[in-house]
Amino acid sequence: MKAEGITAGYGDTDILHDVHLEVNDGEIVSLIGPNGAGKSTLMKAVFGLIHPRQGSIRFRDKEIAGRSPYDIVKEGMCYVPQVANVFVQLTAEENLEMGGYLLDERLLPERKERVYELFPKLRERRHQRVGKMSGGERQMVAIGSALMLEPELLLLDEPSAGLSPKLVDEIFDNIHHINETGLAVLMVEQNARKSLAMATRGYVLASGQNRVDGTGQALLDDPEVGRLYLGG
Ligand SMILES: Nc1ncnc2c1ncn2[C@@H]1O[C@H](COP(=O)(O)OP(=O)(O)OP(=O)(O)O)[C@@H](O)[C@H]1O
Repeated sequence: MKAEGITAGYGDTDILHDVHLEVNDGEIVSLIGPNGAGKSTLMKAVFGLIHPRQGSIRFRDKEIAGRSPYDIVKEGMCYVPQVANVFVQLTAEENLEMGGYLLDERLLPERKERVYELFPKLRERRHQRVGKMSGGERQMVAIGSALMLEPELLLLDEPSAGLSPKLVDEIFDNIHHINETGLAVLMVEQNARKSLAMATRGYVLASGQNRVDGTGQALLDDPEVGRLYLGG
């Protein structure tokens, strides 16, 4: 996915100004920056939830800027929002089935099996209502539901939000493992150091503009990035 010259926002207000972002095959890319920088807005623009006023977003050799999320999902991109990303009244397994709503029903057992292989905890708790699950398990259900469609690129908006440090590590391990299966990941994270440590590359966004980008390690080693965006 390659986004260039993106200007986008809400109503008449532009939040993003001429922003660029690229996720190559198999990469984990971390998008960091202060609150209100426009990280979630950029992710929404990539997934078609808001339409850029200007700019291009190419995915698998097609222009997707301005297309609907429904179309973009069919191209092989899935998005896990930060909140309201599961059906709390349904069981874990029913959530996975909802995630696979675009699929031929015959494919569901095999796809669920793959998700359970990635998240053995979910197999154990597959008949449990998601509303009764912990934050970490809910996040697994949300990610697992997106994986049902076997996307090539997975967008995660703050997957570690609200989780205890131990669960943050667990979710990050899971993301790493999912990436090793060949899936590219773009994530927005408040846990900037941890996400950069795992990322192939990272982007710092502030006030709706690109500030710095580079390998995850280069950003971690950059004293100015450390001081301004990683809390010293
Ligand atoms: N639906 C919306 N309508 C109008 N303005 C919005 C909407 N969503 C976000 N904004 C505004 O857009 C700006 C960027 O918000 P965004 O959520 O993209 O930032 P962020 O970098 O993801 O921040 P955070 O880390 O706090 O989630 C903020 O000023 C926010 O108030």
